[in-house]
Amino acid sequence: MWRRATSLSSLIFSSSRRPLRDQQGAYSLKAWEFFCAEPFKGEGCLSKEKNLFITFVLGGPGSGKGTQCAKIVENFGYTHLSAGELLRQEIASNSEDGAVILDMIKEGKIVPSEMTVKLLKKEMESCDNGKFLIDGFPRNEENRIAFEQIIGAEPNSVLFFDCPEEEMIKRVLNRNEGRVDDNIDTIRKRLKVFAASHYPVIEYYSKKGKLYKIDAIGTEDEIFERVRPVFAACKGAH
Ligand SMILES: Nc1ncnc2c1ncn2[C@@H]1O[C@H](COP(=O)(O)OP(=O)(O)O)[C@@H](O)[C@H]1O
Ligand SMILES: O=c1ccn([C@@H]2O[C@H](COP(=O)(O)OP(=O)(O)O)[C@@H](O)[C@H]2O)c(=O)[nH]1
Ligand SMILES: [Mg+2]
Repeated sequence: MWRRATSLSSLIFSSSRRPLRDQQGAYSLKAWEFFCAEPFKGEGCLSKEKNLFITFVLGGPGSGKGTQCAKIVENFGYTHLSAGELLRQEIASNSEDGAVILDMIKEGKIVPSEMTVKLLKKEMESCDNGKFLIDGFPRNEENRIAFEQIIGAEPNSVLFFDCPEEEMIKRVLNRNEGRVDDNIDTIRKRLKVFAASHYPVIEYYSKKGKLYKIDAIGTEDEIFERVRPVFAACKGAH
């Protein structure tokens, strides 16, 4: 089942943007309960030590994940962990892993899961906030399973920014952040990897009723208005 943020929005808000408690109270409550569900707590895992509330933010290269994460942080007090940014920091640290990671990123490949999850875990452990936006991860089923096993938690919700390839290419080529992978050859490789690996992940969370598919075409603000209801449903509960 795909949850479209636009339909969630019409479920919870009237056109005047007020909660529809009277007419659609049951639906609103259902959505609220879903977002505010008890965090997963497995034996000996990070989520046992603190209450975790995790959102995975997925989408192809240039679909706007990082841009929208910044807006979610500003409005809803999450801690943003970009898996790609953590990997780039590891490269900059000149560690052994960093050298492996650089080779993979240049080729647009997915870095071995244990390296990425190790970096995510370190950040999550050292952060007082338990509300995390995990951006650009998991990129494949292996990533997803490694996260669940090592962190011992599942996301409460998953955003998927749905963007046509030609728009992603245009945005990445204009990004201008000096990244080694923002060139047309690597972008084509990244898009191939994305097409071959993302679907099972989003399908998995879709079946669990955790997936929110967001149309990623429009201005940054227009897109954020599609994202907002996903988080507004649970504001104040964490
Ligand atoms: N809605 C949008 N319309 C046009 N450009 C956008 C939009 N959202 C983000 N961008 C730009 O596109 C590029 C890629 O966005 P980014 O957030 O880095 O995507 P991702 O993290 O998914 O790769 C950036 O230069 C960003 O400023
Ligand atoms: O969990 C991750 C996240 C990123 N990457 C690598 O890092 C690159 C850049 O990822 P990022 O999310 O920063 O790119 P974006 O999608 O934002 O353009 C990817 O192409 C991959 O090579 C990875 O292997 N695993
Ligand atoms: Mg990004």
